[in-house]
Amino acid sequence: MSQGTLEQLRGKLDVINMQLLELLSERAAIAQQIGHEKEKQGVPKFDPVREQRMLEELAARNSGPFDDNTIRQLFKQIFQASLNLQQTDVKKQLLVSRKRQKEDTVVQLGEASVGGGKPMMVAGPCSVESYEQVRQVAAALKQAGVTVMRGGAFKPRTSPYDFQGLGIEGLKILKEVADEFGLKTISEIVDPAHIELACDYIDVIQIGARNMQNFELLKAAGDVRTPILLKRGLAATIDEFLHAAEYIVSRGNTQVMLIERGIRTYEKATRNTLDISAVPILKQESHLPVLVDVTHSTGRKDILAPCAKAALAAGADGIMVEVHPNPAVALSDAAQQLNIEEFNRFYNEVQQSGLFHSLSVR
Ligand SMILES: C=C(O[C@@H]1C=C(C(=O)O)C=C[C@H]1O)C(=O)O
Repeated sequence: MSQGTLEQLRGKLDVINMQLLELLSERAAIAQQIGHEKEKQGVPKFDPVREQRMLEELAARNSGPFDDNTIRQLFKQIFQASLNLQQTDVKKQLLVSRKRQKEDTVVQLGEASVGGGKPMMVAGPCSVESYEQVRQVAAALKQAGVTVMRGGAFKPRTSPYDFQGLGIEGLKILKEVADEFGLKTISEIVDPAHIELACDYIDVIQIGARNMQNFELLKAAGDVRTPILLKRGLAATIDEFLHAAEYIVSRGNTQVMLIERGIRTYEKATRNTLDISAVPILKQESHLPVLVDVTHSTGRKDILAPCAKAALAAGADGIMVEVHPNPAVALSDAAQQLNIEEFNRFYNEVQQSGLFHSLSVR
């Protein structure tokens, strides 16, 4: 083939490209009009039946040289692009995204403004075991100046033979102790049917890592107005994490806090791998407060302080840590909970780092 022929053929393709572009644009404008019409009529934008029919017709009329499947794939791309044009911004940009809301969401928990620029500490036992146990922790937290206490009443345990938590009884203990010491409380709920009831006893409902994609639970959490602490799933990507938060916010509960708790990797030196990069990414991508659970992400007491400092340096709005009056006899997470003295040392070290002051002076 001579150089002249090649140029000539390419010239023809250039002309066809422009014709295709014009046709595609014309088609897209019509799809947009259809989108507006559907909006008015309140019908779904995606119409798989119509798409299927068009694909069949196109394949039937196809006389090559592209095979039928290639034609289907090419046109499916065009349909998808048209559908994207029809989708409103609400669908394309998540409510939890910075694109939708520039200002940080601040969740007020008594004196603590989570996400308001001054990082906060959440501490407490892994599980609520008894009134006395919770009371001892609450007294220590109060003395240390920590105003938000955690404590698990419903425990999603790996083994069904492990302590499963005190259930509603545990929530009642939390409330009684919190009222006595003027603390705010966080506890995990695992059953959508318990969400409303939980609002009577606790100040923040935690959705645990294992339930991050329990969509019925997320929907129930979105239907109440109690703040939610959403833990990142053990193998969840940041995108999946944000979509899980979207389930809650899209149903009207805007008081959502995200918490990184380590992800599962091949590393055995820590229980999970603390994904510190998730903190600045979540802060960039979303306006929701971001906390870091240093206990579950590391599973070891000796590196809690440096990990907490790293989290704060990366922009975390708060740290969560487990404290038990006597970790050796704890019914869950015995090896990784701090005793009260260790907690005080940990908290002092983190505070002395200067990272606990408001963001403006960090
Ligand atoms: C344009 C429409 O909306 C969407 C896009 C289609 C397309 O680009 O052809 C087809 C079906 C719908 O998923 C339509 O319903 O006709």
